[in-house]
Amino acid sequence: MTDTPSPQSAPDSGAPGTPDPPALQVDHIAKRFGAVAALTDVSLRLRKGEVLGLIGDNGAGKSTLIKILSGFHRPDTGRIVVEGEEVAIKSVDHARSLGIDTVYQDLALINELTVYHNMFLNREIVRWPLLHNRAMRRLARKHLDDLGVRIASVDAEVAKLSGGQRQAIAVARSVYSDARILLLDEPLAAMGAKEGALILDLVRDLKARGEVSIIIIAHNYAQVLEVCDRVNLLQHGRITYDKETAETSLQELTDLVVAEYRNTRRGGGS
Ligand SMILES: Nc1ncnc2c1ncn2[C@@H]1O[C@H](COP(=O)(O)OP(=O)(O)OP(=O)(O)O)[C@@H](O)[C@H]1O
Repeated sequence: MTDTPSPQSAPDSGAPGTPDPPALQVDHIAKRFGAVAALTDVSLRLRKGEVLGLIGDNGAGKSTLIKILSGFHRPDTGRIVVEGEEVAIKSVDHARSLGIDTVYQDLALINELTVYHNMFLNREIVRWPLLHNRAMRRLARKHLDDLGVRIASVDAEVAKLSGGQRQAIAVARSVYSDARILLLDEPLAAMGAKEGALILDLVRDLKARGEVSIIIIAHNYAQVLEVCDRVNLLQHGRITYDKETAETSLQELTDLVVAEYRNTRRGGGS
């Protein structure tokens, strides 16, 4: 039932006559927390402009992988290659400087601030000695419009917006900060159909622009199939399934998870 990706060797070089290197390549990453082996041997590739769906049961290691890529954790072993260059990601700021940005469920927005202040958080435009509010307001409006994010006013307090709108602002902020690899950790969790559709539209729009490559963690496989080009399943700290969306189906993904559940109940698994 599993399609384990073959071990990956040298990154694609990107030299003349060869294909562009992937946006991101992860080879044989392992990570333990004391006695817990969160990741045992993870290899994956994210092509340029691709949307990759990362699925897996609770505790499979999805968040740990995202936290390693976002510079929050260091892997014990393995390597990470960003646009053809091997990197040792030392911190969240370092990941950002490499063009990797993460939008977590809690979004890191400040509810009491306006939409435009949140869009420019830690990157405020200053016309010494004051914040250049007019410029930030104008640019925030332009950028949200460019991405098709509908927010009535950039002067609105973020607390007054819906979950979907807040998620869209967090994604727009990452894209605006020049992220080339966007990691979305359960962007659709706890969202109704209308709100989820807003985010799926935004991801489709980003895909059409082709400027960012995206990994989405999601538990709703129908939504994964709607926007992702490819799906990877993480089980017990390894990628055990890697298929193009066009070659899989909701039934196949559901069967995988049911089989995993049965296996775990029988005491199998890791
Ligand atoms: N900081 C930590 N300290 C100790 N154990 C951890 C830590 N972070 C994760 N783990 C453990 O590593 C394993 C993988 O956790 P992780 O959160 O990556 O899984 P997940 O696939 O994201 O799960 P979920 O879908 O429930 O969020 C789990 O057994 C978890 O308890």
